[in-house]
Amino acid sequence: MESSFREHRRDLRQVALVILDGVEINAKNKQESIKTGVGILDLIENHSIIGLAREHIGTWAQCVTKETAKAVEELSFAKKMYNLMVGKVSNFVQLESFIKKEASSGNKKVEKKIQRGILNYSLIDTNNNHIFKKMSLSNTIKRALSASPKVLAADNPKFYAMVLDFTQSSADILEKELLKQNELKIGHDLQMREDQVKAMERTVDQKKKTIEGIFDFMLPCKSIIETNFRVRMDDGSHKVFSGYRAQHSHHRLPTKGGMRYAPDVDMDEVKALAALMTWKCAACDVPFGGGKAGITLDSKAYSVAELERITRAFAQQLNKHGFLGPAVDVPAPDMYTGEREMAWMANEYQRLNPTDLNAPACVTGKPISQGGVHGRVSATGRGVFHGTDLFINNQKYCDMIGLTTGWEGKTFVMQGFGNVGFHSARYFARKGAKCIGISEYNGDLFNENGIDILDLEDYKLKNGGSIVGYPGARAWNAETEGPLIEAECDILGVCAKEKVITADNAHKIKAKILSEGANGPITPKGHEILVKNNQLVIPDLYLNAGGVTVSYFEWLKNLNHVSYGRLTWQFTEDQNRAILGSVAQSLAAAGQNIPINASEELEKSIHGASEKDIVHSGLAFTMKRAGLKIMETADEFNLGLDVRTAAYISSLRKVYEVYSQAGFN
Ligand SMILES: NC(=O)C1=CN([C@@H]2O[C@H](COP(=O)(O)OP(=O)(O)OC[C@H]3O[C@@H](n4cnc5c(N)ncnc54)[C@H](O)[C@@H]3O)[C@@H](O)[C@H]2O)C=CC1
Ligand SMILES: O=C(O)CCC(=O)C(=O)O
Repeated sequence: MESSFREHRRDLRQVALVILDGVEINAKNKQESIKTGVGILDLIENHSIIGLAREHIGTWAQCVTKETAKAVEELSFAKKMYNLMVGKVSNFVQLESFIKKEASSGNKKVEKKIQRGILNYSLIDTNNNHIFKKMSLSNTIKRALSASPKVLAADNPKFYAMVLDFTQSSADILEKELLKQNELKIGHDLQMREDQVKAMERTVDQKKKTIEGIFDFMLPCKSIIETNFRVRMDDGSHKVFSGYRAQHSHHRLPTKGGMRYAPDVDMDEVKALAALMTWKCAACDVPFGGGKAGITLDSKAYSVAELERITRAFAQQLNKHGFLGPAVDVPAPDMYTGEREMAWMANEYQRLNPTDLNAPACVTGKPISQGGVHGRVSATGRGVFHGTDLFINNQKYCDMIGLTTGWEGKTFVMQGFGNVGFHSARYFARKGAKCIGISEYNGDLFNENGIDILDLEDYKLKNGGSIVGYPGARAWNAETEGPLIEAECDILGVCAKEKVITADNAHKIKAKILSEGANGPITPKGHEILVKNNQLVIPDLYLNAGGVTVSYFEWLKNLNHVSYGRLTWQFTEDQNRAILGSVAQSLAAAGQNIPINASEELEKSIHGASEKDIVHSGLAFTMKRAGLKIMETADEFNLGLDVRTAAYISSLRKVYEVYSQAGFN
């Protein structure tokens, strides 16, 4: 896809946002409508979503009917949008070539065509005087087109479109390179006869088609399920929940990825996260395809018993539809889920599949008593540390961003103090960096002399899960001091949620290194600004892969039916003690009666490696190897500080190879 086309799509989205902004409707409806406008444009521009248009709009309508007073009208509006869209989408090829052609023509013409496009999408409801009632559309469009960037809408891409954007631009680079290498083959042997050249040309042509076919196939999500299931509440009433699981890629099985509970979870979000999982697993050579699940709910609003019933009901649905099982699809913890939810899922799966010997491997992130592995809880944060450690100790990258190497004396701010944020902060601090700020959803803390991470975690646990009021730091006033993530520091850990750094605030971020512990915390436009400003973004698809890496170890443990180290532990200790004894004996034979004792350090590890040792060293090795590969790719493609593109290329190349060598006919 040419970059002009991508730019053009952004223009379309911005204009749509401003149009909807000009509509006189109440604030909540306006919010919903803006979402719809953007959603519709995304649907049209997104090839892979065509078959899912109906479900997507249905979900949107459902959400609106639940949340706004104008429920019925909104629903009929959504249906009309859907009908219009299906009409357009069946014509997508023409629409795309039309936009592409116009994007490369003169500016004025492009604007007119944008206007016409927007009119097509926006006027559909003028007949029944609904949303666009009091608006002069053409004036609004004029205003939109002449608006200064400040007036234009916020940078808020749909999550899946955002991941596709990152993937597509990296895929373009790699695909071009592979096609170039393919072409080169013909020119190689000048001694070839004409018929040989022709045969070679045919081979090259076929290979070109295969390369293009693989790239077209690699990007979109392969299977997605939406399930609306019923659960009994504690008061005897029944409630319907929407759950999703996306399997992005089946190039390796099972598919793997977390499960989150959040009020704004939808299909777009799980698709985006599943796609990220594919590239993440590939980055770290974890042999899984990408998957992700979510249930649209606010977990704080339900009792533990209700959450258990919801989780079990969801597991039943996934099991029924082939989206759960050790060989097919293996969930894990993500936002607002943890060991507890994983235990319920594993238990439910085992109940439904009593003869499956490998049943515990149907989810990872379980408690140890249920077949979990030591070190999974802290694994993602540990991986964030290892990845950041690799870059912060690399002279070349530190020179590029004007920072000295090493942790000592560095300051950091952490956004998100949940599983990933807490453990990342713990390891950063352990290495000598000073945590000066912690940002949470309900309040921020600041202490220029440093915040004690373990003490804060203690406080949080005793304080109902909130960091607010912690006595070891002062409350940061975002209203007067600005958002904490924009504060002066060396490293910013973005470990809370997606889309927190966008074109609207990227230029205000002062940290030299941004560690993406969360999935998708920076939008494509935000990323572009940071790279231009010589800031180093260590990207999610590499940096937070520690979780899935250790999940892989847990899955292997479950398939092996034995914990790491159990078979070698005693043997190694006996052998080590025998070596010490043998040295003492030899000395004695030579007349030297010197007792040979293990040093304190050797005594600590005289037995074989424990499960924890194996998991920790396996994770450290994985993060280092993957990071070095990404650095090598950045050099190969001359990408400078754009480590994200390097990581995507590195992953795309690995997935491409799997398809290519498996046979793609
Ligand atoms: N748990 C895991 O193993 C992995 C998690 N991730 C990603 O890391 C991110 C965080 O996940 P977890 O730590 O597991 O979730 P979590 O639920 O344990 O922690 C998230 C924390 O972020 C806070 N938060 C939410 N919105 C915020 C905001 N606007 N500003 C500041 N803080 C905010 C929450 O209050 C919570 O404390 C997510 O994007 C997740 O997908 C990525 C890889 C693995
Ligand atoms: O441990 C896993 O399988 C997945 C972790 C996850 O959801 C993620 O990396 O985003």
